[in-house]
Amino acid sequence: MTHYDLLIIGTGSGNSLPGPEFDDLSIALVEKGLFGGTCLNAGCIPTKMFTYTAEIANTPARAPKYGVSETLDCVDWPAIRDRVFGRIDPIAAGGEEYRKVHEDNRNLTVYQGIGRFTGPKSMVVATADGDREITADRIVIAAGSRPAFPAVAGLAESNPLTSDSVMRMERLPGSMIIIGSGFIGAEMAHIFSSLGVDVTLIARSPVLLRHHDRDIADAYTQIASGRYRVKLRFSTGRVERRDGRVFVSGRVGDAKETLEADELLVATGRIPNSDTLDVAAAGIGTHPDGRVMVDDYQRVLDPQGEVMDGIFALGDISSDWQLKHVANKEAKTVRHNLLHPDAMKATDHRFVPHAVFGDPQIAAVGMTEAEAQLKGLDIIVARQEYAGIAYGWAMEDTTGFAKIIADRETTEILGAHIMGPHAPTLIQLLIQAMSTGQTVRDIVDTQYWIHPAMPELIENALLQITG
Ligand SMILES: Cc1cc2nc3c(=O)[nH]c(=O)nc-3n(C[C@H](O)[C@H](O)[C@H](O)COP(=O)(O)OP(=O)(O)OC[C@H]3O[C@@H](n4cnc5c(N)ncnc54)[C@H](O)[C@@H]3O)c2cc1C
Ligand SMILES: NC(=O)c1ccc[n+]([C@@H]2O[C@H](COP(=O)([O-])OP(=O)(O)OC[C@H]3O[C@@H](n4cnc5c(N)ncnc54)[C@H](O)[C@@H]3O)[C@@H](O)[C@H]2O)c1
Repeated sequence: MTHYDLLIIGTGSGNSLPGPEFDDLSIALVEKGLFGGTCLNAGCIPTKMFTYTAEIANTPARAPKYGVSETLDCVDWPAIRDRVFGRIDPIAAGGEEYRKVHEDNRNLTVYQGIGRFTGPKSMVVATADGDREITADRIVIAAGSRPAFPAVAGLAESNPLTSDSVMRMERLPGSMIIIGSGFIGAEMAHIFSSLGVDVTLIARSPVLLRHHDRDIADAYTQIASGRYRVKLRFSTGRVERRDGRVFVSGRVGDAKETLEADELLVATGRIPNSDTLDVAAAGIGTHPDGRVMVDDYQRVLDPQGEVMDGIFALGDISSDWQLKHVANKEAKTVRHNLLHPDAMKATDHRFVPHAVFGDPQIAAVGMTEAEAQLKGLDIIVARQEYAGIAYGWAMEDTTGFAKIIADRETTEILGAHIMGPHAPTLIQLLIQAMSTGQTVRDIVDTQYWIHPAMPELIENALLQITG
């Protein structure tokens, strides 16, 4: 049994914690997989490298409307894949080597293997060289989440792809069924349909991206339905793999239907890794969905809601949001609170934005119109089309728009939803305004807006609110 001052489980956002401020502590860092966690190895970064490639592949088909004629001659999947992982894999390997051998990390020991709690401050790590028992005064749980499989007959046996495996496939399939129409479903459908795969996207709900503002979800569903096969209200009953093909049977209302493809991708959410970590053995409380219970200071709670001494959690394993910028923000809180136990700070979760890098792109922050209405707020809703600003004319955009929801009297920005080119960049201005308490009146007339740049989309929407 080896004792440490600090034990960190997970090298996603958890790996950002050790630094010079912790040089006087002995640290154990436990990781069962690739260094860098989901975002680097199987999440945000590779997917966005693929979505960018998808946009390049789409360019020739969209060129004629600008009077330009181009052809798409070849989609070289191994070259596409190897560009992505040829950049990412060395970063993961470099991060691992840095923690293991660099003198900056002489106070840190890396344990490679699956960690499992055996008590509140003790753990066994199953390494290639056998079990290692470790204890620590303080612990940070940053063990993330993994793809969830719905209870569908034959699904597991049919060996489906998940976001962990789909981007590293040996060859591009001719056709692919995707179950799940959230973030991953939308991004993967965009990527693979753009690369020439015959995609069928299955949604249980009447729209794709159903948690988005209804105007956005409706518009996205309509556009997506023109790009690949979209099956709405499809209830999956059974999956079977035969003769190298996968068959997905289900119902749309009373009608039975069987879909068929070369590959199946499951994108039906992610579950926290609290079970495999056996947090119950440490007396740690979990929510019904498996998330570790934490307070605003990222301190872990027991099942009664009492703060557990010296145990923190961050990111997907404990958060309401499975987003990298949230995991990073929570890691900053944990770092501060480890260093300043007498002056802890809380994580600011007031305005958590997100983006879907689909086709078109989507970004959102704050309330949807329906949420604002449910709260009984007196709101004003502005909607500005890309087609109504000069840069939108340049792009010939006919579908994009920004929707801003504000308090009618104070002009406080309550929510913003953008669908169209560069939506994740355009929304930052509104995230900043909301986070710093600036109202529509504060920002619309007090600055120049570069003409004819894309932020005019936001300016024009804001002007509708101030009248
Ligand atoms: C396909 C995809 C695309 C995404 N795109 C985006 C995006 O564009 N923007 C965005 O904000 N977010 C995105 N996300 C979400 C983002 O990747 C996660 O929210 C983020 O990576 C979570 O970080 P984390 O540190 O909490 O967990 P992780 O990065 O998952 O790190 C947890 C680590 O703990 C290790 N671990 C787990 N259990 C154990 C154990 N028992 N013992 C030892 N080690 C263990 C794991 O191997 C892992 O390395 C995406 C996710 C996916 C799957
Ligand atoms: N751009 C980004 O920020 C980004 C990209 C990818 C993933 N992520 C993160 O990763 C998380 C996981 O992504 P995800 O797309 O798997 O989850 P998700 O929660 O976004 O979507 C899952 C979808 O699957 C559906 N579903 C669940 N069970 C089903 C079933 N049996 N049959 C059919 N549909 C079913 C749900 O209704 C939902 O629409 C996201 O919540 C997000 O936080 C973020």
